[in-house]
Amino acid sequence: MPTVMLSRSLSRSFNHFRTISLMPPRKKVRLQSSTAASSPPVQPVTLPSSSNRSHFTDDKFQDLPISSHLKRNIKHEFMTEVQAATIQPALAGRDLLVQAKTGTGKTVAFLLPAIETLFRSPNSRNGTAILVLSPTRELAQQISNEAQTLLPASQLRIATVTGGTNNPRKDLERLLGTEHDVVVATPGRLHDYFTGERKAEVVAKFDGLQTLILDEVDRLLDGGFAKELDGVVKALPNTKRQNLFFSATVPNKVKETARQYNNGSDYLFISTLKENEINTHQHVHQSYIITPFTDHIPTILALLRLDSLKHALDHVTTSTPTLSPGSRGRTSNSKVMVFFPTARHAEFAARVLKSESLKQSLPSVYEVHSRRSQNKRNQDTEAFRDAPNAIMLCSDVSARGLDVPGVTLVIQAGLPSSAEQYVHRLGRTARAGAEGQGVIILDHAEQSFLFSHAMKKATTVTPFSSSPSSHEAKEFDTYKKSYSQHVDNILGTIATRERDSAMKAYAAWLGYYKGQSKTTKWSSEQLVAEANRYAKDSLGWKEASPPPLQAKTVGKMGLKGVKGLNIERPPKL
Ligand SMILES: Nc1ncnc2c1ncn2[C@@H]1O[C@H](COP(=O)(O)OP(=O)(O)OP(=O)(O)O)[C@@H](O)[C@H]1O
Repeated sequence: MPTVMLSRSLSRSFNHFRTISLMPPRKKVRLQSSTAASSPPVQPVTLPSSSNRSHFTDDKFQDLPISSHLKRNIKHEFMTEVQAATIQPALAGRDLLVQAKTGTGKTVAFLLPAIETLFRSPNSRNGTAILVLSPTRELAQQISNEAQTLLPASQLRIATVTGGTNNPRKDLERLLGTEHDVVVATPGRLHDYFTGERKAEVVAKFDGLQTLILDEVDRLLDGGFAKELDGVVKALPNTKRQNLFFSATVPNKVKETARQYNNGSDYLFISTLKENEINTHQHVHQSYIITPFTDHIPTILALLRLDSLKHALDHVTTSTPTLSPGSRGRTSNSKVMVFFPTARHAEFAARVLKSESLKQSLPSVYEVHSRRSQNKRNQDTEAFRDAPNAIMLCSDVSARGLDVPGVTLVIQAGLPSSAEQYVHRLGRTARAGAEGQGVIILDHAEQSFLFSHAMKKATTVTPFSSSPSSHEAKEFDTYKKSYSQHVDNILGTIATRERDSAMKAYAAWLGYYKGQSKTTKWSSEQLVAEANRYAKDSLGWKEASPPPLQAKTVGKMGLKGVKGLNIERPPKL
């Protein structure tokens, strides 16, 4: 049963929160019929027959007390649990902190009541009424698009304010020169505007703010964004506003900090997770593969191959991997996202998978991470969204919120930054009740992550070897073996021709894993030893000394004096 918790005071422990019960949403789901109260012009979306309906209710959008303009544009008939549990309290003006699993329709759950509130407000209202903050540019754009499907631009003027554009000054002029009902922004760019030359005008734009939405609230409140978010929220005009905070993961510390962002007052905490329910979808098969670094890329390739066969359109099965030119896998509906610890690693993996000898045997490979320009990130995200059969290699910029229907498999290679991040990455598959699969690949030295308390609470991940049929397991081993030699050759070429990229991936690995010491429990010496093994086995580094690092970089990582590093000596003048 969903729980609703009323926050009392920061000084009291969360055990002391009063829990009041909500009417549990009815779980039985009916697929869209044509018997809606009024006939909306938008065709209801029909769920695939194989979809899992456990998070849908019998409650209909058409029965909500909202304006007909909005009803007309809602493309779904039945509400999901989170929509049924939150839209009414939000319409009643409550401040909410909401937790619901990935892909269950939180975007509509916060946009719909906020837009309805805007509709109900007097015409004399001034400026922007709704501010949505999201941690990534792609997600901000996606939220804007979703808002625009609820109302056309002639009725709802939306500005998307994010970094990565060519001319921020011009963007600012455009923002200030036009009236907007909704601003969807990433905290960094908005913070720049809030502290820049024209800050008074920017802040004044929010004089009529009615609703503040923090999507992926736990991510926005954590270290990386906290300062900018704080700057923005504190600078907002002191209007009587409603706060709607949403995420699939809401750790206790977020419940505490959320109150500060709620003007210090109480909010309703609504979670659609039942007591002790894990935070990933039951119908997503999750497994792990513990294998040495040297096998990570061949393992990814073998999994891609298996998924391609599993979703083959023409049911052609072959027992040998196609590495021959001309056999690009266009005959499958396999769509795979592969997450790496850092942008450098996603970039490095792209060099391998896009190498001449491999790319012919794979479907289109896209790359989305912070090492690419925003334009390229957008292009690749859109191309992946539209492709029936494709692979996306990414860093965590794509981990949260990204809604690409039809992702059949999520692979996580290396240590995720937290159990929460594991849940969000996995959540790119099996959205809106669809089927999906997740596999995490770790080296032996990384496996403690799987058995952490947070992971046990969030997931049910089992060994990969226990899941596929014996036939599949045999195929998997065959594929892995035949890719191994091939990958080794490719790595050898990269290490000699593109030494720099291996060096940078090595430095990024050290920096990232240094930050994961709470999970790995490695000493600095062990960290360096693992990094050197990683360089040799996964990056194809063949030189006797490990990849060189500048003394400055080593100092910044806090690894000065640690044995096993190869410190570059500055040239003597
Ligand atoms: N009532 C509904 N019926 C069917 N599909 C829906 C419904 N509401 C939303 N969807 C669809 O479900 C998908 C996931 O929605 P959305 O992106 O809002 O999920 P989310 O809960 O925000 O996920 P995440 O936690 O990953 O950000 C979208 O494609 C959306 O159009």
